[in-house]
Amino acid sequence: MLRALRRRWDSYKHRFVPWVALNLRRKRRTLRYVPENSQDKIITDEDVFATLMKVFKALFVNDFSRQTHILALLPEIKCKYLELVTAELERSKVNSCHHPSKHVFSPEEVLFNTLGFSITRDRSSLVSAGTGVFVTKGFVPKGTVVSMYPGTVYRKYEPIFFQSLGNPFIFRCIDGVLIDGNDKGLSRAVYRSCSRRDQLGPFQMSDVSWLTAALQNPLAVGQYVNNCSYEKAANVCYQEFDVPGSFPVELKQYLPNIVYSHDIQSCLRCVVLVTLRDIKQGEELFSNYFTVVN
Ligand SMILES: C[S@@+](CC[C@H](N)C(=O)[O-])C[C@H]1O[C@@H](n2cnc3c(N)ncnc32)[C@H](O)[C@@H]1O
Repeated sequence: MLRALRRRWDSYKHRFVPWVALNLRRKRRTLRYVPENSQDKIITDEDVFATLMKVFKALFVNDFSRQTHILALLPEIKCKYLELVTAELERSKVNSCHHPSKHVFSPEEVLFNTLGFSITRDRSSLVSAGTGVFVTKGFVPKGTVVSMYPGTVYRKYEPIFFQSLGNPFIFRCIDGVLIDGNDKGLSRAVYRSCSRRDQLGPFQMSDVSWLTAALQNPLAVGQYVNNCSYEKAANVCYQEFDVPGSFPVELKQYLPNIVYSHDIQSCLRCVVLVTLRDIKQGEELFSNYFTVVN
């Protein structure tokens, strides 16, 4: 029986991301070739880390009044952000002299104020491609982290069979790690359950808001980026990023990924989308689903 199950699994795994399997022959000319694993990265890990820190810190400061449970437990975190909070308060006072109370921005506004653009999900410009992701405001220069691919992270050989049935949101990393970015059904339940499992008192180790319409991390929409075509060339590409152990605990609440099983100590895998060229307001993001690493 075990052998039969194994055979079934072996034949099934080739159908991950079924759309890719169905379209591979037809879309041969939109393949992205990467000579070696090491050459897959468009920007350095340090740049990815710096961008995430910048956005997450800004989100945390904007959200400061709602972080009382964390600040009460670790007052040193308050000292760490006091300067940023004071600067933000001063800015609000200057901008609204009649209402000197601190203005709380939406996460999209925080992203715009921090990186100079905002992104959102909307109906794709491609017929019958469903939802896509657009730059709604501002300008994104080439080589910028523009989005993140949220979801549950499965290492090789971790069970994903049932979650993968008819699921077009399973992203395969170069080393075989899979990220399930589906915000519905079993995938959604698994993510929520893993997230609750890893919560340490008031410290959330991941963001669950990407499963809802009210995103806490506005970058976490990368799973909705559509594949490029002959008419619409890829303007972003996926880049893997392992979150270092030193990542500030108070900012982990904005990470839209969680490991399926945490019995083995390893870094959390994230995938970010990096721009391949300058992108203007109103443009849709397109990636290349077919990356071939030689
Ligand atoms: C990861 S999802 C992307 C989000 C999807 N557009 C949605 O609304 O859920 C992948 C699916 O999007 C659709 N898709 C992506 N790129 C496409 C394209 N260039 N043309 C048609 N459909 C596309 C396919 O149905 C594919 O299985």
